[in-house]
Amino acid sequence: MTASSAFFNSKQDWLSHTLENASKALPQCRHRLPGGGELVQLGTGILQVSPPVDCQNTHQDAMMISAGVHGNETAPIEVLNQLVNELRSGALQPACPALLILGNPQAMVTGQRFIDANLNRLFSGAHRRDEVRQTPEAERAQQLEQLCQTFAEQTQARSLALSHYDLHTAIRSSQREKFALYAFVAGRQVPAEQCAFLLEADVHTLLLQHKAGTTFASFSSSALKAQSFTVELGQVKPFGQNDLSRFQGIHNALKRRLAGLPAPASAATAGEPAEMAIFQVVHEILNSGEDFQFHVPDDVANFTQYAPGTVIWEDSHQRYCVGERPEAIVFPNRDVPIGQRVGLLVSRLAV
Ligand SMILES: O=C(O)CCC(=O)N[C@@H](CCC(=O)O)C(=O)O
Ligand SMILES: [Zn+2]
Repeated sequence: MTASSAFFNSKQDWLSHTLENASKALPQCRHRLPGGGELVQLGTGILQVSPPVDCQNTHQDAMMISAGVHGNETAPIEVLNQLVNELRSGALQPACPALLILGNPQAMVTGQRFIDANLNRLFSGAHRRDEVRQTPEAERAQQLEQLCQTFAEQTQARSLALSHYDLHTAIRSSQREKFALYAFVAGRQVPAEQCAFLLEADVHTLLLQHKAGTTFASFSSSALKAQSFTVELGQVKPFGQNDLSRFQGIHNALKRRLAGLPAPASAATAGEPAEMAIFQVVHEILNSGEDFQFHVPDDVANFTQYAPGTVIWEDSHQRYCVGERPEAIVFPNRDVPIGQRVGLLVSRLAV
């Protein structure tokens, strides 16, 4: 295969090229951008954006932007593909080094959350566990960890601050349509400029994770020292059924960052705590085994509140009831393997 045929061409966009080659290991190849700089294909669905060498990176930052870690969460994939189209046409001239990732191309082809194992539980080395060995997701997690590690080393060598935005859509509807989860690192506080960026992207709710885990964002924050967020942008829909006008906020905010432009004037005050509703995790519900019973109905929306005393789950040993203050449910999903998360109970922080 020649370098040019391995790279998407003028008639094909990044997304269709990735879907077509989902099961292949594409070789590294380069594509010059019209205004300078280049796109480097590091693997299937993985592009490194390199600004022109003489470009002033006034913000001194770099980004990893991922989508499609769950293959059926299509809107953020389409947003990322739009950004690549704009880079290729010259409508977007890059000033910020970036790694753009379509997480699980094989699951994107089949329209599933995952093929054999949930990719977003396989980072921080969890891909080495026996029960996921040789699954497509374990191989992908290992590849992504390696490429992200190399990218992070390059950014550290240039003293660039690294941000990671892992873009998702949720299974359930949500009382708060867009929300971000801030990956846990002990002692860390959310920087005001990250809050301002999320608000610029129309994300007005932030959930502080309570412990490190095996998600992509947790890996990038713990192992690569990035400022990392899993960003939930709406509800899961198949390709072609998304109303992309609802994703304009994240598109415009990422485009602005990639172009190295200053934050809009409105963002100057937007980092104020009052603008962002901040929640913390009170309890993580885990599937404890065969006698586990989850009392939250399947059709409940994210952030639905439960009154003190409500029984949320029980098994033969214990029962969890809401504490003295109301608690809201996020990511309820009874259909997970034993030991995995069934949902989070969260409460709003007083400002
Ligand atoms: O709607 C759902 O139940 C899941 C949506 C989703 O994929 N969320 C991420 C959140 C990652 C985190 O907890 O930081 C996931 O479950 O992987
Ligand atoms: Zn997801």
